[in-house]
Amino acid sequence: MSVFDQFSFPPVSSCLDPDIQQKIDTKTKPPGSLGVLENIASQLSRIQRTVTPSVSNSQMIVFAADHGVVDQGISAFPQEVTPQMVANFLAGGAAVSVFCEQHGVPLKVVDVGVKADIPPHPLLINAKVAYGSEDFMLRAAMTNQQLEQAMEVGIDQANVAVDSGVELLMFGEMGIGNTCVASCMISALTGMSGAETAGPGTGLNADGISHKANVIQSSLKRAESTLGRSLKDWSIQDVGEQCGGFEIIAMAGAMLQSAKRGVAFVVDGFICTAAYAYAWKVQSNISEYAIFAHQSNETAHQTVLTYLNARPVLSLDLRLGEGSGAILAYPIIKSATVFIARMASFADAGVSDGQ
Ligand SMILES: Cc1cc2ncn([C@H]3O[C@H](COP(=O)(O)O)[C@@H](O)[C@H]3O)c2cc1C
Ligand SMILES: O=C(O)c1cccnc1
Repeated sequence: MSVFDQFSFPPVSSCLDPDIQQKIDTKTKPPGSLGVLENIASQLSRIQRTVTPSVSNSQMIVFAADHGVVDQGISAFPQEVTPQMVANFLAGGAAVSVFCEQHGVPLKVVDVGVKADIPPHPLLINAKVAYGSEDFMLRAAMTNQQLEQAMEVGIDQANVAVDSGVELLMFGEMGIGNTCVASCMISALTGMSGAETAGPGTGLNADGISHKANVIQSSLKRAESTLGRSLKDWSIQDVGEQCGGFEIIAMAGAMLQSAKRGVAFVVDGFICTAAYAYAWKVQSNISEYAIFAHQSNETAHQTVLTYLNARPVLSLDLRLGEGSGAILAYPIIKSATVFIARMASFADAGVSDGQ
C-alpha cells in the first residue's frame, strides 16, 4: 500500500455550527464586527468540536532540505546557507526562533535532506532521506521510495505532536533554492507556466527571475519526456518525484496527518502554500483544517492563494519563509479563541443587544 492511500478522512462535522454561531453572535459586539477573527473562531470550534477552542498548546515544526536544482543558478544565496541557518534556528537566532520565543511556542527542526551532517541537538530531528534532492532539470528530483519516506517523516512528526496534545501546528521550511522547487511544483499542479510561478525568492533580479522561469519550463519538459506523458496526466507521485523537495513533501505529509488527526495547522508563505497545494491535491478535505497566515511578496503567492480559494490573515510584505509569517499570525489566531471562550455575552454583561 502506498503512503498516499491513507488520507480518506471525512469533512469536519457541521453539527455544532448553530451553537458556535449563537455563541459568537451573543457576544457584546455588533454581529460580524470581529471579522476574520469570527471565521477563525468558528473554524477552530468546528475542528475541536467545542465552543471554547484553544491554541495555547501549539508547536512550530521547521522542515529543512537542500535541492540539486541550485546547480542551475536559481537562488541569490549559496547552498551552504541551509545548514548554517539550521544552526541559527537551533541557537535561537533566526526570525522564526525569536518570534516563537516571544510567544512561548516551542520550535523544532527536522532535517529531511540537508546536504551536510548537522551535529545532534535537542531541538533537531535527524530524518534525512538523502543529502539533498537531485537536479530536476537533468533527472527526477527523487525516487518513489524517497518520496514516500519524506511523506512518512511529516506524518510521524504530526503524530508525535498530536499525541503530545498539540492543538495547533505551525509549519516552516528552510532550503536554499526552494522557491524554485515550490514554483515548479505549483506549475506542475496547476498548469501555470514557469513565467507565471517564478519570483525573486531571496532576491534575484529580473534576469535571474527569467532564468529561473526557463529552468522551470525546461525541467517540466524534461520530466514529460522522462515520464512519456504530458503534465495534465501526471499523478501526484509524478509531481513529487519529478520536481519535489524533501522538506516540502514532508510538510505536505504533516499537513495531511494533522488534518486526519483533527488538528488545525497554519500555512506560512509561498513555499508552505506549495506544500499545501500538493496535500490538497491528495485530499481536498484538508482545506477545512488550514489557516493561511499571510500573503507573501513572492510574485505568484496571491495567484496561488486565489486558486486555492484561501484568504490569508496578514499582508506584511514578508518574503522570508521559515514559518515566520505563521508565528506572526499566531497571536491573532489565539485572540480568536480568547474572544469566543471568554468575552461576555449581552446577557452576562447586561448590555442591550439591539433586538
Ligand atoms: C539568510 C537566509 C535566511 C532565510 N530564511 C529563510 N529563507 C528562505 O529563502 C530560501 C528560499 O529562497 P531561494 O529559493 O531564493 O533560495 C528558503 O530557504 C527560505 O526558507 C532564507 C534565506 C536566506 C538567504
Ligand atoms: O513566502 C515565502 O515562503 C518565501 C518567499 C521568499 C523567500 N523565501 C520564502
